[in-house]
Amino acid sequence: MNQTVKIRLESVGKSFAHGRHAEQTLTVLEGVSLDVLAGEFVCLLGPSGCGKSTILNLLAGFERQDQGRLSLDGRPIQGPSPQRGMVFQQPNLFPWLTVLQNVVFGPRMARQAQQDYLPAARHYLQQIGLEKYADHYPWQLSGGMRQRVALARAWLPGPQVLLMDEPFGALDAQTRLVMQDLLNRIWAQTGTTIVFVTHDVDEALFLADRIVLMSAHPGRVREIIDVPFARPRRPDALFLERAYAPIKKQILQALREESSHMLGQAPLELPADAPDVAAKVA
Ligand SMILES: Nc1ncnc2c1ncn2[C@@H]1O[C@H](COP(=O)(O)OP(=O)(O)OP(=O)(O)O)[C@@H](O)[C@H]1O
Repeated sequence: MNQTVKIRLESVGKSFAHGRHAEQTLTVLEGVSLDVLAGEFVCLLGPSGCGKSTILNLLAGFERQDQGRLSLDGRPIQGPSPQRGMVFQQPNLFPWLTVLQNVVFGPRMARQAQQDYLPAARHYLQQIGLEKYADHYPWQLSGGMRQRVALARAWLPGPQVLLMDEPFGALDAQTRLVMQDLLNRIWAQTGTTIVFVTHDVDEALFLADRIVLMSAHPGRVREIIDVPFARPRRPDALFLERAYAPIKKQILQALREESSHMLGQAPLELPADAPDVAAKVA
C-alpha cells in the first residue's frame, strides 16, 4: 500500500453547546490523532455517542473543530469539497429523478459536459448491477438497490476520500453482505481512501485495513487494530481464518468495556472458551 498520508487528524477536539438553553458544553472529541494512508480502508468502531459521526462531519467539512488540525494531503480542511464524498445510512435519493439522473446529479449541477460524466455513470451502474434500472425511480427499487445508487452517485465525481456513516446499517443481513462485497470490489479498483463508521464487528473485519476503536465521553482513540487478513477477502471464507475469532473477541471485549464504562457498570468478561459471540454490540 501507498505509505503517503492522505488524512491527518492532530489532537482534534470538538465540543457542542448542550442543554435546554445551550448553557452547557459537551466535549465530544478530545485529543484525537490519526493518520489515514492514501488508498487505505479505515473503520471507526466505538460505543454510541463516542463521536464517530462527528469525526466524519469534520472530515467532510460540515463542522469545524475547536482544537487541533485536520488535513487532506497536508492542506487544512476548511469546508466541504467534491474531493470528499459522503454516504449516509439513508440513500437520500431524489424521488422525482430516475436512477441515472440521481447518479449524475452532482456533475449535472456543476454544469459539466455530459460526455465527461455519462460514460462513467453507465460504468458505475453496470458495476452496481443496475444498468437495466437506469430509468426507474427510487420508489421502484428495494432498499439495497437504493443504497447501491447512492454508492454510484458518491463515486461518480471521483472523490479522493469517501466518508461512510453506517451506510449498510438499515439493510437486512443478506443484502448487507452483498453490499460489503460490492464496496470492497469498487474500492480495490478505484484506490479511494475510505473512512467507514460501523457498529458491526464482522463488517469492520471484512472491510478494513485498520480498525480504530474509540472510547467515549470524551471520544478518543482507544486503540488501533491492524486487520491481518489477505485480500481479496470473501465473507464466507473469512470466518475460517485462525486469527478471526481471537481478533473479534479482542474487539468485542474492548467495546464491552467502553459500553460498561459509559453505563457505570463492571465490564462483562467474555468466557475464554466462547470466542465467537454475537456480532453486534453497542
Ligand atoms: N450538531 C450537534 N449539536 C449538538 N450536539 C451534537 C451535534 N452533533 C453531535 N452531537 C453530540 O455529540 C455526541 C457524539 O455524536 P456522534 O453522532 O458523533 O456519535 P456517534 O459515535 O456517531 O454515535 P452513534 O454510534 O450513536 O451514531 C452525541 O452526544 C451527540 O448528541
